[in-house]
Amino acid sequence: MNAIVKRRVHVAAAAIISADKKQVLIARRPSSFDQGGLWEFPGGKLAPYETGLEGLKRELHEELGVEISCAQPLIRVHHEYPDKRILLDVWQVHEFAGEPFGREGQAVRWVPMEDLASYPFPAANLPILRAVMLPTEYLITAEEDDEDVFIERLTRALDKDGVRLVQLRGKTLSGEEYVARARQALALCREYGARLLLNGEPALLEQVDADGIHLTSERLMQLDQRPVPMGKWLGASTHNAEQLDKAAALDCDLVTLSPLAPTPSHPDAILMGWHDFQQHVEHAGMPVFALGGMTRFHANRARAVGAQGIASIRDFWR
Ligand SMILES: Nc1nc2c([nH]c(=O)n2[C@@H]2O[C@H](COP(=O)(O)OP(=O)(O)OP(=O)(O)O)[C@@H](O)[C@H]2O)c(=O)[nH]1
Ligand SMILES: [Mg+2]
Repeated sequence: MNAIVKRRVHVAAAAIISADKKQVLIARRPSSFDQGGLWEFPGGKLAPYETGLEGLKRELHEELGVEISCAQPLIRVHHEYPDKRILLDVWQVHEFAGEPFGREGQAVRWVPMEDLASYPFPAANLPILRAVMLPTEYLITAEEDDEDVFIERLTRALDKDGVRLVQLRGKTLSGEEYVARARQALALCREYGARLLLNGEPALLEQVDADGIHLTSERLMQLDQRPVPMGKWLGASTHNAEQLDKAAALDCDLVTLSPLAPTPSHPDAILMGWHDFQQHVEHAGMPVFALGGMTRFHANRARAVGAQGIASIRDFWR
């Protein structure tokens, strides 16, 4: 079909999260529908006059019989299907009234977060699954020569701040020291149910069975295919559109995008500003963490412009 005549469809959908935050509600598209038999996040096409949130409220009432009063933006994904271009405008819903059921005869199921990836979803949904599974805060560890201080601070962040995604940076450590540190960090992260990404070469995963790798922007630009298998997480540091495109081409699961504000580690960096950040995020098609001078106080602002949340060293490393 000629690209020029493709329909544009704006869809609002919800990741409805259970009160214990461990499960998410999905529905199966009836077999007579477009993409029938696949699972999806409940929602549907906006009417021309509706905002995303208005359309979401109406769709959740029509499809599930639940009433929502508020929702937080989670991720926006632009995807091209053979017959249409869709914008999936996905929201996270924590509070609702009523017991959800399939009002249109569709199967509806609460599934544990960790099982989500085993359900077949439409092609556009991969970044959404990633966004649902990831937290809003990403801790990057500081350079720390003293092992005891490292353990103490990481434990504090996992325990007191509830951090569930950690990147182990250790540029000043030798290769051997880094591996030893990574093993300690992994044991701690496992204890708290947190994911650990190693900042370094993908081959490190053969020595330490962490949850994935976080690539520097420099390393990212040298690669031409995804360097870790699908079961592992792949993150990358990005600073501009070219690097974001590369991250998308490598099918990264998440990126950091920086710098938003000056930091002691990068005092002279040219800052991005929220407007440019928002434009980059809109087209990233994957979860993006705002980085550079971010604290948890910035998390809501970052979310409001489409980010997954914030990444920080200083805010968590105390
Ligand atoms: N609701 C929903 N739609 C999705 C998801 N992923 C995805 O690709 N889509 C696509 O987005 C479009 C949503 O349309 P829909 O069929 O839900 O629309 P609707 O509820 O307004 O139904 P209707 O058009 O039959 O009245 C479909 O083409 C569907 O395949 C998803 O996770 N949730
Ligand atoms: Mg629908």
